[in-house]
Amino acid sequence: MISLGKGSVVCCGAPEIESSKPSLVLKKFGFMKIQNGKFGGVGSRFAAPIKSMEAPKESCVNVDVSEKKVPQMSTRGNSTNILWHNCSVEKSDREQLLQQKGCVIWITGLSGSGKSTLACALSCGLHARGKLTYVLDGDNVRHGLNSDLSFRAEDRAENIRRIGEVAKLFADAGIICIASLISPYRRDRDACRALLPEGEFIEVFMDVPLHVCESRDPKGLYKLARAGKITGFTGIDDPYEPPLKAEIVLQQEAGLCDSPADLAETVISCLDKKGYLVA
Ligand SMILES: Nc1ncnc2c1ncn2[C@@H]1O[C@H](COP(=O)(O)OS(=O)(=O)O)[C@@H](OP(=O)(O)O)[C@H]1O
Ligand SMILES: Nc1ncnc2c1ncn2[C@@H]1O[C@H](COP(=O)(O)OP(=O)(O)O)[C@@H](O)[C@H]1O
Repeated sequence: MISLGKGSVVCCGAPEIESSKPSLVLKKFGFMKIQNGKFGGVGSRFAAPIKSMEAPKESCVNVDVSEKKVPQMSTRGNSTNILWHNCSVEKSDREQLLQQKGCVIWITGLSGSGKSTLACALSCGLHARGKLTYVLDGDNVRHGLNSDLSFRAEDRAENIRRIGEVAKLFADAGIICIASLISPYRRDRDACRALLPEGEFIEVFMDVPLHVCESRDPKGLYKLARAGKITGFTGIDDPYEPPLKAEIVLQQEAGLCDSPADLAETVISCLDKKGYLVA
C-alpha cells in the first residue's frame, strides 16, 4: 500500500533540508509515513527518487570547467542561461500512484454560463470516483496570483497564459486540472492548448446565449455593465470568441438546462472514453 503524506512543499536548499536529511525532516514534521523502513512502502521503482531527495547537492549541474563540458543553456523570454532539470520521478510514476492521467479540462464561456458550477460538480463527481482534481477558477486565481491583472485585453491574455502554465504543472503532477475562466479570446486558449501534449487539453464550451447568462446575473454584473458602471464587460462591450473545435460543447437554453451533475457526467464519460480515469 502506498501512503500519501500531508500536502506540503519541499524547498531544496531551505535551511531545514540542508542541515539534515530531507527524509528525516519530512518524517519529523509528519509529512510522510514510513513503511518497511522506506517511505510510503516504496518499491524498487521509487528507490532512486527518494535517494535524490536525500542528496540535494546531486541536483546541482555538474559543470566540469577543466574539461569544458558545459551544458546547453536556454533562454525563455527574459530568463537567460537557464537549464532544464529532470527528475527521475516522472509524470507516469505520479499517474501510476494516482491511478489516473493528468490532463487539463478547460471550461470557457460567458460570465453566468455556469463555468464555476460545472467545475465544482465535476470536481465532486471525480472525487467521488477516487480521482484527484484541482479547480483553477478565474475569479479565485484573480484573488491571489493574478490580482495584479485587470480586464484589459492584454491583462486577460496574461491571466490566461499564467493559468495555462499552472494548469500544465498540475497535469504534469498527474492531477485532473479543471480551469474555469471566461478566456474570451481564441488565440489565448489555443496557446494554452499548445502547451500540452496532443489530447491532454480538453476544451469545454459553455454554449449559453447571452440573454440566458444575463437573466441569471447572480453577481449583478450585467446590470452594472448595461448601466455603464462597468466597462469592457465580456458579451456587452468586450468580445467573446466561441471555440471552433471544442472537445465538448454544452448547449443550454432558457428552460432547457441540464443539471450541473448531468453536465459533469457528460464530461466524466468523455474522460473515461479517452482513458484518463486509469493510469
Ligand atoms: N469586465 C469584466 N468582464 C468579465 N468578467 C468580469 C469583468 N469584471 C469583473 N469580472 C468578473 O471576473 C470574472 C472573470 O474572470 P476571468 O479571469 O475568468 O476572466 S478572463 O478569462 O480573464 O476574461 C467574472 O466571473 P464569472 O462570472 O465567474 O465568469 C466576473 O465575476
Ligand atoms: N446547469 C445549470 N442550470 C441552471 N442554472 C445554472 C446551471 N449552472 C449554473 N447555473 C446558475 O447560473 C449562475 C451562474 O453560474 P456560475 O457557475 O457562477 O457561472 P460562471 O462561473 O460562468 O459565471 C448561478 O446562479 C448558477 O446557480
